Amino acid sequence: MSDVKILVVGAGATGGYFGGRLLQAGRDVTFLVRPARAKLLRERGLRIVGLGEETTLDAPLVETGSLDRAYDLVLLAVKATGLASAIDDFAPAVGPGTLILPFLNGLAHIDALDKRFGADTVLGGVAKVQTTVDDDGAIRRLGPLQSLAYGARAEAPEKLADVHAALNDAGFSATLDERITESMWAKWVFIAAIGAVNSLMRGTIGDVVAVPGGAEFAEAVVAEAAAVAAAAGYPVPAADLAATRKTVTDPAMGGSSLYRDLLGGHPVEGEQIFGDLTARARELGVATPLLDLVTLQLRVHQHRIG
Ligand SMILES: NC(=O)C1=CN([C@@H]2O[C@H](COP(=O)(O)OP(=O)(O)OC[C@H]3O[C@@H](n4cnc5c(N)ncnc54)[C@H](OP(=O)(O)O)[C@@H]3O)[C@@H](O)[C@H]2O)C=CC1
Ligand SMILES: CC(C)(CO)C(=O)C(=O)O
Repeated sequence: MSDVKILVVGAGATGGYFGGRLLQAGRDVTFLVRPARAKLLRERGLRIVGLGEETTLDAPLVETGSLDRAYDLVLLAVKATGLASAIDDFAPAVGPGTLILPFLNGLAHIDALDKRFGADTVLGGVAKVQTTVDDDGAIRRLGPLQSLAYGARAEAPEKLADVHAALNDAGFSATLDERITESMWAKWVFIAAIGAVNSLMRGTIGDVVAVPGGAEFAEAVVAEAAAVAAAAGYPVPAADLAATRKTVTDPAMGGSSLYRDLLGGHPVEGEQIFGDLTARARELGVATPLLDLVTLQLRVHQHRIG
């Protein structure tokens, strides 16, 4: 059994789900949580529900401000909008041997983490899971996806094998990925495409492809995002691109977490998923009219909610 001490920062949709699965698999997991979430988790447990499941876990917690030791692995699963304060909150958990594995969408968080903790400390990560925190505070599964990929962005640290041993075989797909930066770009293209189709059309993928021109529109969005990745030196591998095109034209596909936030009137990760992508497109001389439009749309949303 792995003796890697894992701190999961954020017991929300992704952190609560993967951290919960790791806990169920007997791994040494503690969640760093803020007071309101801590209270709920103490009273009701960490609940994973949906797709026929009703699991309640007794999750070890540490509240922000009370960290008094370093951990071997920090799994970072907060929204980009909360990244800066989360960095301050989990910093006491980072010692000389700690590795940080972030699962945020986009790539902007990597610069912030490198700057604070050093690039050697920060792994690359990709999470695919369809979960949300429901009105009752439970982690609700909305679809079958459940995978993590992670790896070194440059030279592999010695402890990477321990990280894999700690995350592997815990009830979800876990992949040690030697081309993690490329995979993060591929995920970025995927999440930008699905989020743009949802947000611009105000509908699920199913709604969009149900009307004439909908699938062509979705394909055009994928092509724009993929062109940026290619120009940046990270062309999306053909198989991944085909999978993305299939998903964004799949009548059964719903919406991304960004779209759920948009519909709920919550802050969205617009700058990290679209603003950053379109800024890089400008620098690289790639035209992205559809992605520019969604960037603007989400800025207006953000302005409106303050
Ligand atoms: N949801 C999904 O299906 C997927 C999301 N992602 C990406 O994963 C990232 C995380 O998203 P998601 O899990 O959905 O977000 P959620 O909002 O569901 O969860 C984030 C959690 O982080 C907590 N948090 C925020 N700041 C801190 C802090 N300083 N200390 C401790 N806890 C903190 C929040 O707790 P509090 O209650 O205190 O606010 C919240 O519970 C995003 O970048 C998202 O794009 C990737 C794949 C799928
Ligand atoms: C890919 C997807 C749609 C599920 O992992 C996602 O990342 C999100 O909803 O943010």
